[in-house]
Amino acid sequence: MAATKQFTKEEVALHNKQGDLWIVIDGRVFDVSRFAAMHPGGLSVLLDAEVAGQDATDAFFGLHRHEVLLRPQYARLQIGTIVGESERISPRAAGALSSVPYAEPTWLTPGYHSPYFTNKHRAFQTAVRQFCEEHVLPDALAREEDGKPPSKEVWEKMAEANILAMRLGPGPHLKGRKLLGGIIQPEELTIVHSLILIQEFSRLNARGYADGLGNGAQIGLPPILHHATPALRDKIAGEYFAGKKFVSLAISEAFAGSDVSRLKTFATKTDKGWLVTGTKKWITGGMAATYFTVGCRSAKGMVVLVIERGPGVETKPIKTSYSASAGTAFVTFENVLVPFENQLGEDGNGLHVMLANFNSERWGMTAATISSHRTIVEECLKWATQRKVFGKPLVSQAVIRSKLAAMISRVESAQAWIENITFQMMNMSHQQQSMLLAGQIALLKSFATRTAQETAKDAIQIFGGRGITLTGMGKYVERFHHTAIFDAILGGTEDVLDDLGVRQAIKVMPKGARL
Ligand code: HEM
Repeated sequence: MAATKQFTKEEVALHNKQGDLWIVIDGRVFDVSRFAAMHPGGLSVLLDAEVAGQDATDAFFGLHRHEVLLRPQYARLQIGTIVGESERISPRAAGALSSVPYAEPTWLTPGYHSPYFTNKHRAFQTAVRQFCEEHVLPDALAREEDGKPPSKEVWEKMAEANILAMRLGPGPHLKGRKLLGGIIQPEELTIVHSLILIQEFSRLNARGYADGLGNGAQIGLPPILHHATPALRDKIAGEYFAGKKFVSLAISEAFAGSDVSRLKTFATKTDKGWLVTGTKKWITGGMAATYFTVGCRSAKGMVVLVIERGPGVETKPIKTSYSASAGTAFVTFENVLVPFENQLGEDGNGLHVMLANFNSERWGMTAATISSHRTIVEECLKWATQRKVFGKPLVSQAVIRSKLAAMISRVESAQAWIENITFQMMNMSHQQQSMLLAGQIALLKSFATRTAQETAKDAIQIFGGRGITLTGMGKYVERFHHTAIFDAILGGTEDVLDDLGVRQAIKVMPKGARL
């Protein structure tokens, strides 16, 4: 409960020594007499003449995130408020929009207009943000710190709201499901809602956790939905949508990444089924997965099989620089017998089965990168205005404003491009998307991750040492710096995607085009 006692500044000033120490932060009076000796920043800073018994608001916000004051062990240090003063600094209310410029895409910013989004999308976005901040954010923050997988309760909540099913996009798998308490009917959900869903989840600033929370299934389940027998499809999708069992896509190997035709996981036909031997690397969510959608080499070329965890299947965690809570695994298959019913598509046509989903995968990855990129713009704008250097806010320096200008331009152009592509996807058949959007999506993904890395670098320059510190003021900047690099290789490195984008364009160059 908030302390209601009121004090004058003169009264507070009397408590200015070790053992009897009060300070004022944003009109609130804190008794830090006992806490001072345990203060992570040390005792002496609190005994400074400009801090002890004084208004230390500026000093405090130059060194701590607002969330420090909300932690129960610190919130209880508040003993009252200053007469005639009210709080000026308030965190964004849970589920609300940020009022920091460029912290939201224009379609969510008051005064702007959009050709793509309506009030119904806005209602959907509000519900998703509220869900994320209420049910997912606390777990995301804790798991990113302890490196454990997402908690069971979060899975249950996601399943209950049918978010796990919605994350697979529009389609028959939504039929009969109550989506987010009924805020939208299954047949109304479009790829625009998927964009909202992805971008809201990416605002959590917990990139690895998000992967642990089912991103593996977002890429591993679509081939099952499109190519499995109805019985297998309904069994696996049902278990995943209920948050009970997880699915991972297992294509990349130590031997072959994007070059899927060189895989060394072999599937041999026997009387009893397929016999599979091989290894898979960098498998997102692999540590928790029960089912693996596996790209294999067969006598006819490539075949995709659903392999269930069991005898002969082992997973080992890969220590990545981005997050242990993603559950990234090295998977080994040793003479694993796989029933013929677990084959996805035709033997020999595996490449097509795997590639069919690449565009929408890359589109989803890009949407996520752009949204987390935007949160870093917000972090930098806040820090540059609150941090004082030589008595002036950081933002009073032209070089800092120039870095902010570059960041804003990057994120706004990437967002405008993805909204356009999303609109095209909504209006094109799958075949048209492959023909007309594969290049655009590849180029946008490369642009989004390259610019995200530029912003990550600039953000560290703005935050200084705090930008490479795991906790405290710059923790999100630090995290973004090593997850942006990860996004830049997922689904194809930037060079591979740039090349694909240009090759797609050259393919349709008119023969008669001349300068
Ligand atoms: C209610 C009052 C305060 C609380 C609860 C508090 C709490 C904390 C905590 C939890 C940290 C660890 C870093 C983090 O999690 O952000 C920290 C660090 C620090 N605090 Fe405080 N603090 C308070 C007031 C102050 C004030 C008034 C100063 C003024 C100079 C100060 C100076 C520092 C410094 C220098 C650090 C180390 C920062 C760094 O490593 O970059 N603290 N404090």
